[in-house]
Amino acid sequence: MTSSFPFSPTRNYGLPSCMVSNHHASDGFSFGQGQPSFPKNKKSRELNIVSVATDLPMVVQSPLWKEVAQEQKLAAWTSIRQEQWEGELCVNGEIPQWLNGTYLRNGPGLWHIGDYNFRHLFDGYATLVGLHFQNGHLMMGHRQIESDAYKAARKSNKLCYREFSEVPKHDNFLAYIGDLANLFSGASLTDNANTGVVQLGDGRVVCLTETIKGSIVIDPSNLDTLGKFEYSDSLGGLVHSAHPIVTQSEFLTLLPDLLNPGYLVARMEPGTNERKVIGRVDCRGGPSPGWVHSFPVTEHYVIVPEMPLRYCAQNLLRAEPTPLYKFEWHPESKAFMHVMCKASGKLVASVEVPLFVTFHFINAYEETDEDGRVIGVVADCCEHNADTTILDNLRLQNLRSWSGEDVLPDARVGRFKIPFDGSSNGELVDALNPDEHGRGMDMCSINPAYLGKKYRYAYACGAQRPCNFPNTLTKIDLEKKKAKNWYDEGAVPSEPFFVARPGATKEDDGVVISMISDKNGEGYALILDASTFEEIARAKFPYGLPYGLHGCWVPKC
Ligand SMILES: CC(=O)/C=C/C=C(C)/C=C/C1=C(C)CCCC1(C)C
Ligand SMILES: CC(/C=C/C=O)=C\C=C\C=O
Ligand SMILES: [Fe+2]
Repeated sequence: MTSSFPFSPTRNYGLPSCMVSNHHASDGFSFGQGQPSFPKNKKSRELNIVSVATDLPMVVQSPLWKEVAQEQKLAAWTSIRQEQWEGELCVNGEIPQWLNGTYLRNGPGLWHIGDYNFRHLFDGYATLVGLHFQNGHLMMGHRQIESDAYKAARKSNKLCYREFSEVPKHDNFLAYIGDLANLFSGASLTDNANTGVVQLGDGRVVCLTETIKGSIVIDPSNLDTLGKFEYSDSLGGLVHSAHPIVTQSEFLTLLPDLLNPGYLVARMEPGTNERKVIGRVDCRGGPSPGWVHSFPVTEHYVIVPEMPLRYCAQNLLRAEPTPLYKFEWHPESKAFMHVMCKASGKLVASVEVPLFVTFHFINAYEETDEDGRVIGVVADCCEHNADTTILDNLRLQNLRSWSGEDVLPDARVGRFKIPFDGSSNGELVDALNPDEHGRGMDMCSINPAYLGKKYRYAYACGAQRPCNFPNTLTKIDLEKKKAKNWYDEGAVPSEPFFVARPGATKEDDGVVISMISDKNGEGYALILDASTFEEIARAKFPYGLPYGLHGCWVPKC
């Protein structure tokens, strides 16, 4: 399938969506009263979620979509309404002329097959959204990632692979046994790459999730699925950290070893598909490795977190989800932070730390004494006060049925201090008073030039209470221990993503991009000045988009 996204200088594009009237929209694209209309001549493909034909009718509105819309207006928790769309958006305000490139955002945007509804936010089939900025103009496009899991579901109209919480139903006992065997080989695990997207040092753009097979290469110019990212090494394993550390010169990943509890730290050079092991960390607690959704690095070290929320073999085998899904909370197994030298693979520190729960590390850096010797590392994360309930809070039913109570569990910027003096314990403290950001904290980004280095600013989603989900964009000043919050009543913003101004010397010289689901069921791209944290531009989408998780910036070459 070809696509005209993003701008092509040789093509003509229709008017930006704000300049197209409902009259134009009646040539095939109309969603009735109160619904946004599409601009003419834009590519769109209605997502027929009842049948699975490839050539889908254009304007059939799914009964499921209506049902969900009545319950909750937010598009954030509603399946994407069609497979793809692209077009120019009308910009209110001014996009800086220097902002040239594409912001890609990945996330689970389709939460049903036929009339079967998925349960958890993380189950949805991956929806990629691209915002292409050029000379103050903005094009938007979205497409479904053509994973095997997604294609099989469309073809057979049923769940075919194990997702985060969903397990395919078995017709008989033999099929169940076969599925268990396939679980061990990984064949029944999903490749639904719905968590993040990264650009490797060699330019390839890869969508990722927690399963290794769910690494999928896409074309950032048209959001086409190009194929699997096949690792050419023989490291094996089924799962990895959904957030590798990716720079121009390397790709660092953690591979939990579920059989012999520990983690492999591996590195891949740009231009290759081969991960090479830097070293291994044995778990100090048991019975299995802690969940590693992400991990931090400093300039010279890789930090391996061992969280007491651990993978659970029994829960992996279950057909029905438990409140902690494939994981289990083991406070008795304690929590640890291990620090490995990137160059030698040797462990330089391994300390017990207070119990913690985190999905996302923000950044880490080395602390030195007056002679420049490294005396320890500091690692910051979005920490859920050692409370696992956040995982179950992300069930779609909870997200969709909010009736005004303050049900978002408290979170903070947790700061680990890991000494290199042989101490057996490290500290975990609040990096700032969590009331600064409403005691909500997740979905963070930093200026990538400060990765692994002492830094001052982080951008994340905080909370304005009452709420059931992080609902502010928050700029955190870790030096002044202050936060500045952006809020649109009733809206859900996605991860604030920092893009530096070319040539910038100040850490917060750039913009922050987020996509917002607003209380009317619509949505818009928002651009904030990262320094003042004030809005500089927004651009309305043709319709609200589902919540997205993580993104990356692909600069214009
Ligand atoms: C979207 C997100 O943040 C996390 C997604 C996690 C997924 C898809 C996890 C999948 C898994 C399986 C399908 C079986 C093995 C365990 C586990 C990695 C949790
Ligand atoms: C959206 C989320 C947590 C919100 C909590 O306040 C976590 C997403 C994790 C996966 O990327
Ligand atoms: Fe994540």
